[in-house]
Amino acid sequence: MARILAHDVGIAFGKRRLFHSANLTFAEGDCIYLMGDNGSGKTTLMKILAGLLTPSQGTITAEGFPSRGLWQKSKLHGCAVYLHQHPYLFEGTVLENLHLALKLGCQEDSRIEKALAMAQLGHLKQSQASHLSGGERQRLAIARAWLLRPRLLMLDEPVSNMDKDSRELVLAMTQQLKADGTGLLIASHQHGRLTALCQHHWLIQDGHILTGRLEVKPPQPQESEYVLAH
Ligand SMILES: Nc1ncnc2c1ncn2[C@@H]1O[C@H](COP(=O)(O)OP(=O)(O)OP(=O)(O)O)[C@@H](O)[C@H]1O
Repeated sequence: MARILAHDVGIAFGKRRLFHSANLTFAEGDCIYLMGDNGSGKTTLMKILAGLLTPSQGTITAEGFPSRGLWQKSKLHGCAVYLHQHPYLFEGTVLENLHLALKLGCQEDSRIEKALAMAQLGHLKQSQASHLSGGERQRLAIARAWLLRPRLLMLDEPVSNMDKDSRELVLAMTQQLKADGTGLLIASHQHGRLTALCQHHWLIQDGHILTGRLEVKPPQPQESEYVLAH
């Protein structure tokens, strides 16, 4: 099973210690809701797990992934894929962005049509990706990630500033990723049906990362509420 193990990881920026955690495991099949106030360090933690940022202390190891090319600087790159809330898209059309994912590893062209349909971007496939709205960009980025069949995927605020229809689409795409066995770590300030997919939570609070099971009350008409069991 592919997984990322964080041991004794902590980070400080200058004299400011952001957080410290004993041990964390993020594995295929997991669905984890990452919580914490603004500035608590959710994005920073995801970047550390993706190998994009070096922690001030502790070690991160990846197990069960295909061996990395010698040219790759970090053994973590490409293991747990990090999707920024303002995703980076390549220059070119929507279709070209998806084709690039194919070149990076996915073998089946037919999946492109499925990805377009899933993200409901078929009518925009010849549009420049740079012209897409924020919600469409996020849907394209998730569709592109889905094409790559990541074992672990981290979604940073995937539904912030989205209308209801886009949120529904991202929910459906995330459900598909979960059904495919992709491990998911989802940071979101909006507690709703997306985060209700998660069985566990990581909560960054007062410089510590608390972990536990996430138990969801039956859906409420207006909002979802959570009871956290440590
Ligand atoms: N490279 C850096 N240098 C200095 N400070 C940084 C750096 N990166 C992040 N920080 C600080 O670390 C803190 C945590 O940032 P981070 O983006 O991880 O928080 P977050 O929990 O994702 O916040 P939000 O919920 O607002 O997105 C912030 O105060 C930020 O300014």
